[in-house]
Amino acid sequence: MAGTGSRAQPSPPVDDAVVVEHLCVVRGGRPVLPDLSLRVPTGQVVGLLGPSGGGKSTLMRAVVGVQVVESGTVTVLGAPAGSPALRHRVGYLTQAPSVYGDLSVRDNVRYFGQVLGAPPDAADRAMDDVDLADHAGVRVDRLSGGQRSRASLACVLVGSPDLLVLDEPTVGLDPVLRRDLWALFGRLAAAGATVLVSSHVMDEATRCDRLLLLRDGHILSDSTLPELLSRTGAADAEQAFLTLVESRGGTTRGEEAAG
Ligand SMILES: Nc1ncnc2c1ncn2[C@@H]1O[C@H](COP(=O)(O)OP(=O)(O)OP(=O)(O)O)[C@@H](O)[C@H]1O
Repeated sequence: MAGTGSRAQPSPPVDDAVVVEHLCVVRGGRPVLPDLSLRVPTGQVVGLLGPSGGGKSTLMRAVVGVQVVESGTVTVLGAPAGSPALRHRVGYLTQAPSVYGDLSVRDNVRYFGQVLGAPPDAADRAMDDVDLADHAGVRVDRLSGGQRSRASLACVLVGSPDLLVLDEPTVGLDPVLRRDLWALFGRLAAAGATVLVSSHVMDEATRCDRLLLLRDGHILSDSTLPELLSRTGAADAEQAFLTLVESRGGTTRGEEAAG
């Protein structure tokens, strides 16, 4: 995978790319996020980790402004989440690939690039970034699941967003591709972007500048990995997660525990 190029338009600096205050989201008649407050510092890779059903996708939906919220505020790059001004500044990768199956990878990425006003070379760069340059001419419906999700990621990257909200981008990928994508996220952050990335695989914690551990709609921890390990005395993020759950008197429910 190649470099990510320079960012198109420098954005007004804010200390925290995302500020969530007392967010309450109800889904299916249940408070999925009862009262959530957190900050995502600008220019960092922040991992949103936790077991399935804990509310990671719901939080991400609120950050990109597609989730109906009951109360509380979500401020993104200094503006209310979902504001028209953020449309080209926030890139969102959903768990379900959002690309056109009957178009090639190249045509998909070029299309999204045009919609987002990206420069002409951005599509090639984005395909390179996700290691799909050699599949540029292949129709998306002939790709594997992992390739399709990388094609979707290229369609997000092509707009050089200031904030990337990535819902489980490495799921189903082999270790080499996972490593390369995490390296890419690090390069994007080094170039000034903020990357909020979810995973239920706890060992991906080592790749993040900061970690948000989310369980049952509550933040169990918001810190760096070294801070988390020192606070819990655990050897790794998974053990730290289990320690935090147990210290709160909760069950670890083996089948849901991240790993
Ligand atoms: N469309 C929906 N209608 C009602 N409830 C929903 C809906 N989508 C999700 N939920 C509920 O909201 C809660 C949080 O789900 P969410 O998808 O945010 O979790 P998650 O941590 O992203 O899980 P996963 O890692 O499996 O994607 C779950 O209890 C889920 O059942």
